[in-house]
Amino acid sequence: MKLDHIGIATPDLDAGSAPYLALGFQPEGPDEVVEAQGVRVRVFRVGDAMVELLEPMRPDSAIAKYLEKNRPGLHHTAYRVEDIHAEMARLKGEGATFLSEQPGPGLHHTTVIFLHPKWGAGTLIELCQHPEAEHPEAEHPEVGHGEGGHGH
Ligand SMILES: CC[C@@H](C(=O)O)C(=O)SCCNC(=O)CCNC(=O)[C@H](O)C(C)(C)COP(=O)(O)OP(=O)(O)OC[C@H]1O[C@@H](n2cnc3c(N)ncnc32)[C@H](O)[C@@H]1OP(=O)(O)O
Ligand SMILES: [Co+2]
Repeated sequence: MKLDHIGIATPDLDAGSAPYLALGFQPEGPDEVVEAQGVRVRVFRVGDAMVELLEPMRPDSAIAKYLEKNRPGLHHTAYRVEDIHAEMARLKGEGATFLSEQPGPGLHHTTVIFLHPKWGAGTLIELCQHPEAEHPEAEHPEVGHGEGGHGH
């Protein structure tokens, strides 16, 4: 399991970007909307991991509610898993408490789920599975699809 990203809550993506631009990082790709979470997202790659800036789009979103009670800043840490359902089952065996029964859609076509901050010793923890983990052949399109195959 590797660190995938840290999530930063900000009322404004441009204001939230300033320190990362000054540090010398550039946004990776265009801003993305994740409707299921009611957020607009800007990502900065930092080595193998990312800084994920989260701006609320709706007052009922988790980020809007967080910013009502807290200052902008570190919101969650996210860990990349190969098989999110297997990892959930394993962690439930360790007594983990999830915030939902089923994972949902995340950034960049990932599948994500959150653990309760109480279980996380005071931090909100996200598990995320990237699409290539669901379709390993997409990483190796030459396998079984012939030249020019798209893997689907
Ligand atoms: C871009 C998409 C995706 C990705 O692909 O990466 C994302 O990252 S989306 C990120 C935003 N989405 C989420 O955070 C979804 C999960 N979060 C939630 O369901 C809620 O935010 C919450 C964690 C259940 C909190 O809900 P809320 O209704 O706001 O309850 P409270 O304010 O009463 O909080 C309860 C309890 O939890 C503590 N808390 C809340 N947020 C955090 C946090 N970010 N880090 C640490 N602790 C947090 C809060 O202080 C309360 O504690 P107690 O007072 O001790 O009970
Ligand atoms: Co996240």
